[in-house]
Amino acid sequence: MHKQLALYLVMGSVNCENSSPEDVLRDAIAGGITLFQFREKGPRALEGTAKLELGRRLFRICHEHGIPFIVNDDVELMLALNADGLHIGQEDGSARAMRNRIGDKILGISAHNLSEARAALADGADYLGVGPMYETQTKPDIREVRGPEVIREIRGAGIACPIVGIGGITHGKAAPVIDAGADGVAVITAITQASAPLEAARNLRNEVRSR
Ligand SMILES: Nc1nc(C(F)(F)F)ncc1COP(=O)(O)OP(=O)(O)O
Ligand SMILES: [Mg+2]
Repeated sequence: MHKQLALYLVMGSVNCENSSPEDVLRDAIAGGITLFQFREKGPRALEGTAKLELGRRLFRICHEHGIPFIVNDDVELMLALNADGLHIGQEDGSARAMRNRIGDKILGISAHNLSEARAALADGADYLGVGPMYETQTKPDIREVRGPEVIREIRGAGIACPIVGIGGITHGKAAPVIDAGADGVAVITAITQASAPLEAARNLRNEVRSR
């Protein structure tokens, strides 16, 4: 799991204005992403059959390239697609209940501080999504921006589990997240809003590798 977190693209149709989600995903995979999360959320997010069909198309692209496919929030969608895992946050219901629903699939849990990290691991998290690292426009309801320091604090408490940093990470800001002890970085805008998503992914992957 540690290695799989190196460069984690989190995306939905609402994040793709310049080109289709399928084209952004193919470019990002060619650029070297190692994990993908389908996060269909926000004012114009798809719902119902349209959301399921887009998820199915993106899932197929990931599996053609050996990239695991994680679903955000929606455990019913995750089960319907037989996806590789689920990501939930602190407000998405009981992690223990989700673990019972998904069996031994990957379970990622958001954590904003040391106590949430400890609770998430006790509930069976396979990895922690820790953030926000920096200011972000993508998620209007983010918690306080504590930066890479919170990852250093979690590692300093002896927690060695897979950790990915998230929140406002762009090329040049990934290295401090890795130096603080994260196994990788999760991004939305840095790739989906890039004029060249392939190059954006490649630059971020090289920055992570360089630490
Ligand atoms: N979606 C996420 N993915 C990650 C990842 F592991 F990919 F880094 N970390 C954190 C989040 C945030 O999860 P949550 O707090 O529930 O908010 P939302 O459902 O709006 O994303
Ligand atoms: Mg959530």
